[in-house]
Amino acid sequence: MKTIVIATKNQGKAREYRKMFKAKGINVKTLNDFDNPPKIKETGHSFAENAMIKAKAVVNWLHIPSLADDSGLEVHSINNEPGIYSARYAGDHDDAANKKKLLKRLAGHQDRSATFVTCLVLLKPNGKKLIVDGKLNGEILKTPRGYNGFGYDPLFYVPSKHQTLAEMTTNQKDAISHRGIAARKMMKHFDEWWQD
Ligand SMILES: O=c1nc[nH]c2c1ncn2[C@H]1C[C@H](O)[C@@H](COP(=O)(O)OP(=O)(O)OP(=O)(O)O)O1
Ligand SMILES: [Mg+2]
Repeated sequence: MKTIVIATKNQGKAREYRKMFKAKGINVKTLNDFDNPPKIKETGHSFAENAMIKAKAVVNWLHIPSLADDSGLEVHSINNEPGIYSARYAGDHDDAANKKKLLKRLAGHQDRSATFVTCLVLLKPNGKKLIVDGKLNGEILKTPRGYNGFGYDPLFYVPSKHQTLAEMTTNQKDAISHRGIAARKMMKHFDEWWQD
């Protein structure tokens, strides 16, 4: 059976990818399935650079095909903060603190429009790569709504659906999300990428 490693420790992302790859009959592992995974420093200056850093780290470590996802939230009125710093906006991977900081930062701003961005890098040990991205526009609410999803989902309102991402089911989120869009682009070219 084909196996791919997702270069992530994020359980929320892993859940979303596991479902997509299952449909393709591909076995998915994440860094949480291994002892002592490498500590990966996201030192890039863009989502694409960080995704490539994560993919390379895992391919060099395990020598099997890898998928890395670097993603984040760009809030327009505050110079696209937190952007590539989304996971460490208020400290290290503390979703509650990150959301609180964002709300504080946005207080008094009229324009609360934002874009979720995902960049995906697929990389094989022979260096063959596939890079795609996906975006979703929405608005940052003043109070959280919903309990599904992860990260900033309870604050991210999608006007056309009259719901936050955290009020949607996994399938509903996947159908419109930055990650779902990027993943569908990836899947279109996946078989060709997997060959040789
Ligand atoms: O659909 C999403 N719904 C809500 N929040 C999201 C989403 N997608 C990304 N985000 C937030 C979570 C984290 O604060 C940052 C990603 O940071 P990012 O470095 O790509 O992921 P991470 O550090 O959580 O896991 P890892 O690097 O091991 O893949 O953006
Ligand atoms: Mg990260």
